[in-house]
Amino acid sequence: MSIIQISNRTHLEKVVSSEDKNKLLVLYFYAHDNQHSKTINEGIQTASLKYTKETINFLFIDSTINDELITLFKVTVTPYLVIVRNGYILRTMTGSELEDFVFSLDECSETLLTINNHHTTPVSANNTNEIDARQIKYRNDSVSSIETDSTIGSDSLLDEENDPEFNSDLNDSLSKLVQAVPVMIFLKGSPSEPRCRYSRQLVSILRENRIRFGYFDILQNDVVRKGMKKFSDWPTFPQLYVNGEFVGGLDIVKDTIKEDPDYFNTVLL
Ligand SMILES: N[C@@H](CCC(=O)N[C@@H](CS)C(=O)NCC(=O)O)C(=O)O
Repeated sequence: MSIIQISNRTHLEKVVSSEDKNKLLVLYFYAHDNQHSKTINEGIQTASLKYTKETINFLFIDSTINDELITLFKVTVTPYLVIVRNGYILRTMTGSELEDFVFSLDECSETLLTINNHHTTPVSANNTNEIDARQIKYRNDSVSSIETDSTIGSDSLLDEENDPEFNSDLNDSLSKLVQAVPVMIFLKGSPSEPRCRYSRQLVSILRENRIRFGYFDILQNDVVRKGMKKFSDWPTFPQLYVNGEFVGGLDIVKDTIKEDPDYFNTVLL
């Protein structure tokens, strides 16, 4: 059995920070007084027996008493599931998709391991098209910034205290970061508060095209800022990645769309 009942945000952060970063965490938001939630609760409880706590933890969160976590994860409906690994939200689920998922969990213990390969599953962004790549924080410093511009999460490889030289560990981490979601941007500031005009323009372009995207505020982490210049072989920000491939900076994006107004639809098929 690998279920932990989460009592509040502090508890969640404590649990998350004590876990191995490779472990899958399934955050399950439910309402204790809701029949649908009860059915799903039972399904998860049964399924969880198949998983060891070394590989996966199911974190149960009663949404009726956890306003703070609901706001943080933008939960608008329960039951609601968020699958997290290594600081990234791999997937969110509600409704019949969630039911099917829980059912398949019980049938086949490989289900979650499949999701572990996040290239196969899109990250959902709830009510917004923008996802902070680091919505979960694993370290102990200020938590107030989680909803907006938090510093990097679990991965100490991206910690500024680490060797700022570009090394293979950093390369691996950046490689995961650029593939965190199909459209990923590295910008200055956040989409709601870009801190340079180029970043602002790129955000506007993505919004105009109704593109769901993930982002990383490079002003929050100098290792990532320096590392991405080398990783992309590109000296400035913003930088756009689509399907894990570097597209370019703002000017290239503008030119690309000028040439092919349907560019995003084509590549994101
Ligand atoms: N025209 C460029 C503008 C980008 C740019 O010049 N960005 C600068 C100023 S925001 C930058 O990122 N400099 C490197 C740095 O700040 O690390 C583009 O196509 O993206």
